[in-house]
Amino acid sequence: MSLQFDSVSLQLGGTDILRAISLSLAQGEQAALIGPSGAGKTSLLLLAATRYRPGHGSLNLLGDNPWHVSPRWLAGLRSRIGMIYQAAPLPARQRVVHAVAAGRLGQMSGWSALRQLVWPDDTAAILDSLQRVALADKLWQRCDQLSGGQRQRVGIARVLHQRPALILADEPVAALDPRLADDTIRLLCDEAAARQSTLLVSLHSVELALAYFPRIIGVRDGQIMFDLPREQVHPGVVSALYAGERLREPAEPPAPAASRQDLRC
Ligand SMILES: Nc1ncnc2c1ncn2[C@@H]1O[C@H](COP(=O)(O)OP(=O)(O)OP(=O)(O)O)[C@@H](O)[C@H]1O
Repeated sequence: MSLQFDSVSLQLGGTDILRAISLSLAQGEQAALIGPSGAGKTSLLLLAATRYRPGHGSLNLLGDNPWHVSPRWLAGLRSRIGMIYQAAPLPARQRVVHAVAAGRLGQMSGWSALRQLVWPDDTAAILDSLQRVALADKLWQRCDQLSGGQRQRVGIARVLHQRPALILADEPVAALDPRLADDTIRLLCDEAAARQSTLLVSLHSVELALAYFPRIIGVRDGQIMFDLPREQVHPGVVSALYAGERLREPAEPPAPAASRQDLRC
């Protein structure tokens, strides 16, 4: 298994965020996480990225329990896991070339990594990753001069450059227009398939999830509500997942013109 959670729980600030999550993904498998805002999708991905440590249960990533290995081994494991964030954490003054180069720093020794940060020697590979997210012309641009969608695509290029065995993506297309969102999800799926990488992506768009992922995992209130092949995710299943998730009830539809006239009479 590439990723295995056994009854994993997470508490943050004294609150239960995830409860008894059991989930496994085989190497090369692709799955989408869907669910209402605040359900726990990001937290689940951050657990898989080893950014959080579970309170209970055990997890195995690429053959190791990250919390039972040495710090050095953990660093090696992290270099094989790529995380795409909703808002890419790019230092403002950093140039795009360095932000993408950072994808491979974990795979290098200390001195090489430091040198890459100043003068990356694999600009051709960096350019190739940027080309794939249509940002080749931004190679030397400063990150704080990019739009939100461009920053998100730099975060994706960084993970393409990293070539990890496990790709985790938290709403990777939140800042992109519909056509770019579609192209980007297809790119991630193709990249993962070509490298036999495992891909777990959280998406607000159920439509995109159903269009591209064979397996759909519904999360609500910190628990897995369903884990189904996409063919079994019927409208009723989706409605139950998002039930009650509205800022307010929709207004009564306006009365047809004829009856409004009736009222005036
Ligand atoms: N650091 C934290 N401390 C305390 N509570 C947190 C923390 N981070 C997240 N939460 C809470 O955990 C719950 C799950 O949040 P999470 O970001 O995982 O949800 P999500 O499904 O990704 O939501 P969205 O779709 O809005 O991004 C939320 O109720 C959130 O308020």
